Amino acid sequence: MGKKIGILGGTFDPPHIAHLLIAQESLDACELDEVWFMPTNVPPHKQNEDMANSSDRVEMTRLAISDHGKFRLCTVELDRQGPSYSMDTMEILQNQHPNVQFYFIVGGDMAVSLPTWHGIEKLRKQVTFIVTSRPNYPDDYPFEEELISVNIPEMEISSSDIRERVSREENIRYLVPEAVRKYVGENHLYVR
Ligand SMILES: Nc1ncnc2c1ncn2[C@@H]1O[C@H](COP(=O)(O)OP(=O)(O)OP(=O)(O)O)[C@@H](O)[C@H]1O
Ligand SMILES: O=C(O)c1ccc[n+]([C@@H]2O[C@H](COP(=O)([O-])O)[C@@H](O)[C@H]2O)c1
Repeated sequence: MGKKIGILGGTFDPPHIAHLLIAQESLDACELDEVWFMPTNVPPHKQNEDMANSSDRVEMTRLAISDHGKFRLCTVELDRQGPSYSMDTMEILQNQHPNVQFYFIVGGDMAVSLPTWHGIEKLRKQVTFIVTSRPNYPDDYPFEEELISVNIPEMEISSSDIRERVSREENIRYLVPEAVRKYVGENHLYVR
């Protein structure tokens, strides 16, 4: 039987410990072989937002997962111009890995937006969605009968809050892996 791979797409600006936790809990609960962290080039729902450049986001993601034997970096979206639509990405990945069964991991905030995703009808056939709850978002999801809901200890951690903290010169220790904290400091990311 082919491998079961979970895709965790994200802006990862920066990657934080909730990302790592939802990946680990999904890996365990769904008996996945690996989770691939997939930084977006242009996130479809954040097209007008200011963000760190993709090379910094990719490097921080690489650092965040480097000590985990089943977490991998997937850079397939980085060469593409325009918004990184997941449907297009999954078509590429399925062509590259025809025997793999793909799962797409999302937090509760993304799960509620699924009906607005580009080509969602096709994407629903390409992947099984794994949804992990997120504080302050409703947990009645669209397409509930076909997605897998994974319970996680909920954490009110977000990349936007971490960026804010850095800009206020506050500590982000333990919110991000130590190597990411060092990278943010050394590269002066998120300072005003
Ligand atoms: N605290 C969290 N709990 C559950 N899911 C989360 C959490 N933080 C992020 N996710 C999920 O991880 C994926 C990638 O998230 P992303 O890189 O956009 O981080 P973010 O913290 O949501 O960023 P921002 O605050 O800038 O919007 C999304 O599916 C998102 O729902
Ligand atoms: O394809 C879409 O229309 C679409 C809309 C919103 C989000 N996504 C994907 O969902 C993942 C998480 O998005 P974000 O904005 O939280 O980084 C990332 O891989 C995005 O490309 C995809």
